[in-house]
Amino acid sequence: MTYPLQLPVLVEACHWLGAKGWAPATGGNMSVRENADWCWLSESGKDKGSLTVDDFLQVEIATDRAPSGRKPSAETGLHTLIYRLYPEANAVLHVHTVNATVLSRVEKLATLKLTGYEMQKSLSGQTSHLDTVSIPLFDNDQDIPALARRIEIYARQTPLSYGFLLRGHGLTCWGRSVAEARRHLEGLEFLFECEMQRRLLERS
Ligand SMILES: CSCCC(=O)C(=O)COP(=O)(O)O
Ligand SMILES: [Zn+2]
Repeated sequence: MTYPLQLPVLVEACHWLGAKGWAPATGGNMSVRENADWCWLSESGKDKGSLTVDDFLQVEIATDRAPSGRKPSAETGLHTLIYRLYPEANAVLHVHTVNATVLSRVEKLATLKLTGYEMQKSLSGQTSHLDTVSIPLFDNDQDIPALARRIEIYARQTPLSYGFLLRGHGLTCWGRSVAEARRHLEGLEFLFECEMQRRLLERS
């Protein structure tokens, strides 16, 4: 089986984010697009910090079907939704960081608004700390097809950029390449950490 050229780059990104503690236990899942119809997703239940290319399964974007018969991520439907909605998205990273998990519970509104941070410019298209970056928040759900439908309804009204949060669960983000998805992950995680600290300190 020949896999996409970006897959080894994704594997390296998985090792990097695993070393940061952003995919504890078997949390998180990652994928890369092969073409308009197919992507490669991490196998369900693995430690995502020590994946190899052989731990990724080819999945049909339209159907979530994995011809290998092995089980791709339980959250496959969220990755394929992003690939269906955004043809320019070529890599998707889902992580369980402490900041994403906690902040998504603390914030009761439907979007997390980030403003005043220079690091907003780590997100493609952002040019000023004076702008506001809105990250949508969705209630978590064990029914992934239902969750994907909810996210799709929202996204058809308000196109998603960079990523979204699942309450008490984590962050899913993407990019035009693995490098861009990784930069968005690192930038958003930094912004979440800042926002957590700001909210803690400003309460006192
Ligand atoms: C303890 S991880 C719970 C499932 C989850 O949220 C996740 O990200 C990993 O699921 P996968 O099927 O991709 O291993
Ligand atoms: Zn998850």
